[in-house]
Amino acid sequence: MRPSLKIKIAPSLLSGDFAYLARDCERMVDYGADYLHMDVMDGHFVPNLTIGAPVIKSLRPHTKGFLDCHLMVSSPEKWIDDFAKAGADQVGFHIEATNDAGSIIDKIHKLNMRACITLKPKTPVDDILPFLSKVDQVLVMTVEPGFGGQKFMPEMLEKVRTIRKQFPELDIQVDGGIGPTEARLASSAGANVFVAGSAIFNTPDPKKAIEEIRRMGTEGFMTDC
Ligand SMILES: O=C(CO)[C@H](O)[C@H](O)COP(=O)(O)O
Ligand SMILES: [Fe+2]
Repeated sequence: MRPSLKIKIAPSLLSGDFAYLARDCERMVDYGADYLHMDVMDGHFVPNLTIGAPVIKSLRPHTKGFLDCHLMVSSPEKWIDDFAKAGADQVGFHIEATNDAGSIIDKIHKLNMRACITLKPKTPVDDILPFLSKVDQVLVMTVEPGFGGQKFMPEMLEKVRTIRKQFPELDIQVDGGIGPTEARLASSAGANVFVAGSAIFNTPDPKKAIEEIRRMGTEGFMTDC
């Protein structure tokens, strides 16, 4: 049976202009974005450095948008309190960055945020399955984390299929190289939350790009899983 999951679009602000972050966030909300995807990189867990909780805190009064923070950091447990105080709505952390995913999920929930667990392309899906009954969302990376503008890895969709079979009501997010075509492929495998950076910001009409990703994601949902 097809679950009653909402298709959600999460523009990645990594492809926006950090000098005009609040403006870009509000534009995305006006254009129909469900989440604002904030890529947090520490230059250690991934070979790139972006923003941290202080930026989320400064941004919070300027947008009512849902702040979906994707932490690509070592020792994520150190930063959960700061993101809660900053006003994050959802915190995602990488399974590869911790030996105690269960405690991190509990901590995120205790601070009234939604919890998301994430895995890199080389990490087997079996590593996260034991935690999925505790989280609000799972993020299947479809590129190596660290940079926007990379090519979608279709072989990651097998992980999406495996998860969808076992967790029919869970939000499954995909991130990396997603445009309308990839959204359709991923949704057919069972994904319902689509992160897109380049495919939204690097087009003359970002509103249309969001609508197109939503249309293709909705059309294909669960037709191949
Ligand atoms: O987590 C990320 C990179 O690690 C980004 O969210 C992702 O790459 C989005 O950018 P694009 O849609 O351009 O691939
Ligand atoms: Fe991301």
